[in-house]
Amino acid sequence: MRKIKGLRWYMIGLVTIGTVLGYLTRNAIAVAAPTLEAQLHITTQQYSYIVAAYSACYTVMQPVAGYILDILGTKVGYAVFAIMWAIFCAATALANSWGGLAIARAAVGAAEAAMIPAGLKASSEWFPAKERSIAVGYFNVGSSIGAMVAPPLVVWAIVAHSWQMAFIITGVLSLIWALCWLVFYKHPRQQKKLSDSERDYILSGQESHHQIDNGKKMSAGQILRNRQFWGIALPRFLAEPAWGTFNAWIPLFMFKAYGFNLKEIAMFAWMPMLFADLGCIVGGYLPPLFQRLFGVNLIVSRKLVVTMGAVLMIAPGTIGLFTSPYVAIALLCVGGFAHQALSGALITLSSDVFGRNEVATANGLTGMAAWTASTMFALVVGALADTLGFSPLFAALAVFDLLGALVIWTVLKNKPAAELEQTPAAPAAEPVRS
Ligand SMILES: O=C[C@H](O)[C@@H](O)[C@@H](O)[C@H](O)C(=O)O
Repeated sequence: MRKIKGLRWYMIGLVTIGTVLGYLTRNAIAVAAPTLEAQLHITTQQYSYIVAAYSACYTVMQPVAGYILDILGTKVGYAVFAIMWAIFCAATALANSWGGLAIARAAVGAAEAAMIPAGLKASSEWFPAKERSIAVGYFNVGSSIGAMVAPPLVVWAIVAHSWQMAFIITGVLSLIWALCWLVFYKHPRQQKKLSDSERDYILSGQESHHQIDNGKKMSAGQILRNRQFWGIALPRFLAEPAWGTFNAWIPLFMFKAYGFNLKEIAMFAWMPMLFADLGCIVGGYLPPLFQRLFGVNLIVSRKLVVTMGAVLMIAPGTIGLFTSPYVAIALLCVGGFAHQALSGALITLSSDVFGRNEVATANGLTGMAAWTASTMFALVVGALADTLGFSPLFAALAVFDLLGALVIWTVLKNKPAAELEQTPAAPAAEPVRS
């Protein structure tokens, strides 16, 4: 059978398209919101319930989705969740009240919770450890691309047809991708189109906790009791509010702080997302570069990227020192880059320390911690932005990331979680007292 050269990069491209569609279906509701409020007579508070329904289900379902992915495997597991999110997204068109929309979006959020754990599991299977962060950067960039594609596509569907058509189209696109995933995704060991040399390069470059299936799977309890989990989950808890803030609040910040009109918002508010894309990609290449430059090991190279991102997050933290809106946008661009660079390293670390049978469960648990913080911080922004202003909130994000960097250097050890699992050696028997 003809072999396909560099097949692993096609595989991560397939994963990236899945992340693009996941974010496209996620952001469709935000783009359609003004139309939904007008046509279904929904209040802004009722819209916030619809958004909260998605976030709550996405947050709590990440470890569950991760566990199911570890049990069913990446191919079947991700296909099941993607088909579900496609159907639930299209079913959003049936809603005729805010309650119906909230139920549909809750279902979409629950199904899309598999997106990041599945992306990491696929990266763990198809890449050697030294390229893993690059693979994560590529599939994670789909989150920013999907967020950028949503406005033009959804607005076109609404203007050309109806708001219902926007959800039907994004649902159908997701279903087509899910079927392609089922057809094309296979583990490197089963993929006949993979050359022997590339298969050896991939598998021999992985740590033993990915190469060898010892049949053991750390339980959620064991993961939660392992310090390696907290060495990743706490920095993700501290970092994720930045992502939620950059995604949800920049247009309103530019309007409230600098009086930007819609045209100015359309001209500038997307720029931090573009730099977030750059942060995903560049951030993925930094760990192997740091390993070559500084001779550090894999986990330390990720810690250096997290630290670099945390220091760069000081830039948006200084927004309050300037009056120019253009300086503010530039500082937010640095923040978008910094966040996605450090976030990619944090996502990758779940695979550096947890094995093939629990990597998605562990990543899902860190993602639940991340999104819990993001949801909490969104409520803080909503409560304080009008009184305190946004500048102190951006400064808080910088402090959170610096704290996260401190945690990762002090809590996360440079070894697989399983090595910390071994029950401590039985204490030496007391000498029999004569
Ligand atoms: O911090 C942000 C992440 O890198 C982002 O790209 C996503 O992975 C996000 O966590 C999500 O779960 O959708």
